[in-house]
Amino acid sequence: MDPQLFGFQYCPKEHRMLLDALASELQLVATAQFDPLREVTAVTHDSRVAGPGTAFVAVPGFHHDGMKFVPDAVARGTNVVVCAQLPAEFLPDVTYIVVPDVRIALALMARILNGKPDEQLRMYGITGTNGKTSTAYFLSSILRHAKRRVGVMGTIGFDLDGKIIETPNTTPEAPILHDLLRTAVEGGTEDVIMEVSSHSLQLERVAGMSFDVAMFTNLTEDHLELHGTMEAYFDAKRRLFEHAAAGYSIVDVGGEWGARAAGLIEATGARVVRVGCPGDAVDVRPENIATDLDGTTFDLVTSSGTVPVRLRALGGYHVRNALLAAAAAMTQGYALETIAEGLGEAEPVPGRLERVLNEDGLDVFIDYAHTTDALHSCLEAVRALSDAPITLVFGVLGDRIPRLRREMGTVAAAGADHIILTEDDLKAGSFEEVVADVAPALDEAGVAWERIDNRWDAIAAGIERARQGDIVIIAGKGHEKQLILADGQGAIHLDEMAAAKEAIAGRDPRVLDPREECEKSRHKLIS
Ligand SMILES: CC(=O)N[C@H]1[C@@H](OP(=O)(O)OP(=O)(O)OC[C@H]2O[C@@H](n3ccc(=O)[nH]c3=O)[C@H](O)[C@@H]2O)O[C@H](CO)[C@@H](O)[C@@H]1O[C@H](C)C(=O)N[C@@H](C)C(=O)N[C@H](CCC(=O)O)C(=O)O
Ligand SMILES: Nc1ncnc2c1ncn2[C@@H]1O[C@H](COP(=O)(O)OP(=O)(O)OP(=O)(O)O)[C@@H](O)[C@H]1O
Repeated sequence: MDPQLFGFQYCPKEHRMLLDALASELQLVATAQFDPLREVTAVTHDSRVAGPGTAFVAVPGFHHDGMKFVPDAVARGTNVVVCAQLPAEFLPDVTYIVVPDVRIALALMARILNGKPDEQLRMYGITGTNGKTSTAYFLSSILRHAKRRVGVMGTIGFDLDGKIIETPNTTPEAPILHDLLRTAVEGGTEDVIMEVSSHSLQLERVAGMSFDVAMFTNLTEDHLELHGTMEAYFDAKRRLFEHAAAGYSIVDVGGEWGARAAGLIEATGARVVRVGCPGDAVDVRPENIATDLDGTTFDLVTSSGTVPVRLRALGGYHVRNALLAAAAAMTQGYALETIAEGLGEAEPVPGRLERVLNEDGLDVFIDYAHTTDALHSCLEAVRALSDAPITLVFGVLGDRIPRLRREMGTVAAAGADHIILTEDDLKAGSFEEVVADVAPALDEAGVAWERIDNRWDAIAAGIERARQGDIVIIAGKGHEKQLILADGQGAIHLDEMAAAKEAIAGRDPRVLDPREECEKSRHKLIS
């Protein structure tokens, strides 16, 4: 087994179980060469990490049918195969088990073989298009303030009390997920906060798990390449709440989809906490929001009382995320004062309207906005802070459909005074295609813009041309440290905080007008 296959050290631990006992937890359609006394120590969906004692689950993937990797798994020592249908010929000494849904079987087996770690932890699950990481961040600050030992799994990996274990996905495949949760249990973790992606719900990575609290941030267009329609995307997200039927569901009802989700969950008899906007008739809402460059204050108004909160994070969207975190903590019995103190202790969320501190009098922010709604929220949040001209350095993911690329352009043009269009992760697309879709939206809006392909140069140019008091927003990559090139070309290291600081340090002190500069270089290819 190559433990580096997943891009991180994945070494499944050994947990012994007789096949008979394991199979009794699955729905069996058929078996062949069944040996009930066979010992199973681990399960995997990837033949490359199979070994003696590992059951191999043949998953029909987007590119390959896992059945074609059965011989590879068997060659590495596997003697139990779980599949969707029996093959025409059986390999000698291999037990075959047919189940109705292999992905569900994979998740159930991984959970059982790891001792159902979710049952030994207080589990908080967060789903939604935007705000999952930030909400997790706020909630972890509250729980840590209450002296709980907390793990946070999501876009940034698995943070176990400050030690980050890299993960291949936001919500990893079940064998990795349960292995990590078991590690957390063994290390004394009490609470785990998990970002639960729509991919993971659709692909049954969390099947069988139970959550004490499930949270819904919002839903806007994203990931339709997998889900097809917004209805299907919504339906995938909504499934998280089936895993919290006995717990609490916290829903931001500020948007159309949230309100719908809350209604549907309530109809199942589950307990729902509605989080909303100032003035709303909901269970948890903010009042008296005030924000400046040092942070955001608001009153947290709940059915159990009101408490003032001060966040070090900037921007209105963080109020929504903090409210969800507060509501989640309330369901678990934490006092409002503890919640307010915990939120107050939260460091600014890395890459989510994160300020690049400097002595040049520039307000430079890094934000992870890479969807239209996120970009809108980001620009709106910054506009609420200041009337100064905004230079926006941004790109669009190459695998976004043309309509979404255009919409990103429209949102950018509506919120910024000067735009530098640059590369973001390209993956299946090319930057030429991105520019072809975004440029007409920028031109139509009449905003001053230019194209600088190289993202470092774009950041440097945005900062170089800014005058004292101006605002520069670098949107798209946030905390991430790499830029993914077009398919097959790999990725390159990119630390936007470092790039911005370097640009500020080397900045020409001459005062330049970004709009004049832009007129001069309009549509000019710089890189
Ligand atoms: C689109 C998607 O979700 N793809 C997932 C899918 O890959 P696939 O269907 O293409 O796999 P495949 O290559 O066809 O292979 C089929 C099966 O054969 C196995 N195999 C393959 C090769 C081999 O030698 N031996 C072997 O056994 C594979 O492990 C797989 O089980 O099945 C694989 C395992 O079964 C996943 O690891 C893979 O996630 C990849 C890593 C991925 O990037 N997923 C992303 C899109 C994702 O999940 N993202 C969400 C968050 C998104 C967001 O919110 O931004 C996430 O939770 O991270
Ligand atoms: N509640 C919100 N409503 C709208 N936009 C938001 C909200 N919270 C965050 N954002 C925007 O989304 C960006 C990403 O935030 P965050 O990482 O918390 O979300 P996420 O759901 O974890 O994203 P991803 O799934 O892409 O990792 C932020 O930088 C900000 O621009």
